[in-house]
Amino acid sequence: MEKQPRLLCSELCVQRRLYEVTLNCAILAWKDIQIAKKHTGRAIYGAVKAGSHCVPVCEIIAVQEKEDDSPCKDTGKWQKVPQSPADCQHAFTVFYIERTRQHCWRCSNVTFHCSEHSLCLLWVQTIREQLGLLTNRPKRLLVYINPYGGKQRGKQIYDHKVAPIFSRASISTDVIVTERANHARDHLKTEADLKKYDGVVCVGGDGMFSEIMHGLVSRMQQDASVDENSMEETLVPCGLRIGIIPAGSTDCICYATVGSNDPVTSALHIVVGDSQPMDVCSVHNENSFLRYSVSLLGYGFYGDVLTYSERKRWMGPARYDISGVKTFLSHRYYEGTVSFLPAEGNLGTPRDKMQCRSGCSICRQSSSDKLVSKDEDSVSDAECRDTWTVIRGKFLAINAANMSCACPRSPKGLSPSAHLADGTTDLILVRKCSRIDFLRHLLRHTNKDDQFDHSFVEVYRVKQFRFTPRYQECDSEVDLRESGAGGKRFLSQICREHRACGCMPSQSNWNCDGEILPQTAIQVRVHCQLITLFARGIEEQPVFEDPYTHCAI
Ligand SMILES: Nc1ncnc2c1ncn2[C@@H]1O[C@H](COP(=O)(O)OP(=O)(O)OP(=O)(O)O)[C@@H](O)[C@H]1O
Ligand SMILES: CCCCCCCCCCCCC/C=C/[C@@H](O)[C@H](CO)NC(C)=O
Ligand SMILES: [Ca+2]
Repeated sequence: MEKQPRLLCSELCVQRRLYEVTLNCAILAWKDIQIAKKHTGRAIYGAVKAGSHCVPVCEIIAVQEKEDDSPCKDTGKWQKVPQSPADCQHAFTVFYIERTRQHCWRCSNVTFHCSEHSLCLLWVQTIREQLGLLTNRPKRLLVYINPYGGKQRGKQIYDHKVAPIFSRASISTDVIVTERANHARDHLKTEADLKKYDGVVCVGGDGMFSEIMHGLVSRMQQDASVDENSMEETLVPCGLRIGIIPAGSTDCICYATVGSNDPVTSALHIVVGDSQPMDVCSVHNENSFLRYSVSLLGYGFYGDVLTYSERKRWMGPARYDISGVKTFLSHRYYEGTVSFLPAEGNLGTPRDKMQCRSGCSICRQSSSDKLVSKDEDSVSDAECRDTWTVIRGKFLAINAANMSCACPRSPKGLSPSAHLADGTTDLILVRKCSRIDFLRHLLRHTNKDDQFDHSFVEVYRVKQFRFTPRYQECDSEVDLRESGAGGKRFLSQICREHRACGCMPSQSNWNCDGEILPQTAIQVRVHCQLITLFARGIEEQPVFEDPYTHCAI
């Protein structure tokens, strides 16, 4: 680590012990002077035991001068440099991020006492100046709360856990509690004065996030006169970042971008101004735009789970478990044709076990490739030259995972190696198989085994795909033949065939991030890094610590 010049260094008291406190533009560190003397010349391990602590400046939430409530003010002693903790009468508190259990952050604080008010002010002012240099931090946010998502605790979660953190970080907010479905989407699309804000926050689940994303993406296209109905259009990326405070039933988008579904952790990622770009899939039916998707587009099993579960919304998150069992028992398969454009280049494969983590090199590479391809020919020209792969069959499930889709029910997700921002989606085809085999596959969504290691499962990393259900293929064949001689004969032949085998082609619905799509024949295209979240991807756990400062290196 490069050594930064010191901005401040003082002897200050923390809980009646004397510390050497230093600040440079990257790190605030404090070291117990007595313990440090004892250990001179020896490597010190274990931050708390050794009395050394450090916080990166970018993880400081705020600094505040403390009112005159020093525990030692009754001593009556005054000296310029504190000789003992009893000399410290003035104080300031630094609020900072502390990592607790897996991927969870908490707001911790430390109060430094000093003997002189001017020294106290100097520290407060210098730390504030350093925080002021962090220009990625939002100052004004537009917050939408869905009071009915998940366990209907969105408002409570925001008021008790999130608002106090925003206020501590001096972030001002305009808060809208939604009154109906699509209230947030419509407000963003047509009314909201977006220039006033540095970001939009969504308090709710994946469905609520989807509303916010639709509002923002559509607004951007509208303002730039981009026709969303045309699949070939290059969409305009969203300038405003989106924060997710998880308060839904699955919260998969939050979980897969942060590593937990904890409202305080998400609020802290917003405060520090994290940025995580994300791919968005556009879903079309012929020349009509249907929806955008960022997590799962699922036909068959996940489509049916959602269709059943929508009738049981009153059950809250448990509706998915009941519907999951019911759908599993019904064991329906669906026929159709899937065509796709495979991803090329160094984008890895769905089975390479290269999980997308904070600062992911594959996503970074895609971002620079995107810039280059802008200068060369248009995406659609390049894609026209590529060859489509066509697969016709009977499927229990067709899942397109644009990200891992990790969530508390499936901690690794439906496609553990899918990337958040690589411009591709992982297309998983689960062919018709026995109930027991399908159960084996589903259970692998919940444990560590490879869910793709089955003869009836195929997985492809793709940039675009299409699906046509069998009954629509029949319809188009019927249309064709009907127009010529013998049309009637052909139609009655199809009807006779289906009566005989009892397998009248049935259809499922597409589950698009938790919303049911009205159409089953769809065309999907991945738009690389169209939106940005207040997140940083899932952090790797630190492996080594600096023995002096105990910061991860
Ligand atoms: N005030 C409201 N009244 C009714 N529905 C609303 C309201 N505000 C938002 N919604 C809708 O509620 C739906 C579900 O919300 P949300 O995603 O927050 O929770 P969930 O479905 O329980 O969680 P998940 O999507 O994670 O499974 C969303 O599709 C959203 O459009
Ligand atoms: C009979 C045993 C079934 C076990 C299957 C457990 C697997 C659960 C995996 C859930 C993956 C969820 C992917 C995310 C989808 C979201 O977009 C959506 C909206 O929140 N949620 C659902 C459940 O469709
Ligand atoms: Ca992706």
